[in-house]
Amino acid sequence: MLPADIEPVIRDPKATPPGHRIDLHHSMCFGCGSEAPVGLRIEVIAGEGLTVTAAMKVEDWMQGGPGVIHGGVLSAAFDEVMGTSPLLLRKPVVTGHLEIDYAKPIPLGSTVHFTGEILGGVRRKVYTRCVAHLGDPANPVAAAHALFIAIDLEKHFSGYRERAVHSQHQNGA
Ligand SMILES: CCCCCCCCCCCCCC(=O)SCCNC(=O)CCNC(=O)[C@H](O)C(C)(C)COP(=O)(O)OP(=O)(O)OC[C@H]1O[C@@H](n2cnc3c(N)ncnc32)[C@H](O)[C@@H]1OP(=O)(O)O
Repeated sequence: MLPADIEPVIRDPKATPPGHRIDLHHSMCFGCGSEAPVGLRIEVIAGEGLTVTAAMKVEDWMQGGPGVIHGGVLSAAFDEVMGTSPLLLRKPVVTGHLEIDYAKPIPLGSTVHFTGEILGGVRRKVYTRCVAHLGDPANPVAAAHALFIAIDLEKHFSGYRERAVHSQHQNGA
């Protein structure tokens, strides 16, 4: 999936420091919003360099097959974790392409640990990968690659903002 012309990218000096949560982009976001009525509430933590980490408890409402996570929920979690990583470059992005290898069933009640990394960029394109495990990094349960496209936030959402759902404590997007 990586293009031949991929170039290295550099972490922005003003990016969230390692060990700290990368700021919420929207409190009503399905992936990270702390006020979303239904959502994953994932906290993405900046790592060293171009890496991020996150953890997600697999709740009963995330069930797909009996006793295991729904594949779409896991996909949304990967999207959130990898989609937050370009903020280390101080670039807001949207998902262009996301692909996932589901290696093992993930039981309800487990905690999925994610480690994501920015691989490089070409113009507005940011290439990322992410691995998920249940506590043993040597035993991954899923892995993903995704391409994100940097956007101008104002322009990108200009035709949709009137539909936005707000909370009482909305912090903007
Ligand atoms: C969400 C809020 C933001 C705030 C942020 C922070 C954290 C958030 C965490 C959020 C996590 C959750 C995040 C979510 O869930 S985001 C929600 C899901 N994603 C979307 O809704 C995006 C919908 N798509 C679009 O709006 C447009 O298509 C975009 C903006 C992506 C590009 O349309 P635009 O007209 O602007 O640009 P362009 O068409 O010239 O393309 C530019 C370049 O990209 C290449 N390309 C494009 N698509 C693909 C593709 N599928 N595979 C391979 N390549 C692709 C294209 O060839 C070109 O390459 P090159 O010619 O340079 O070589």
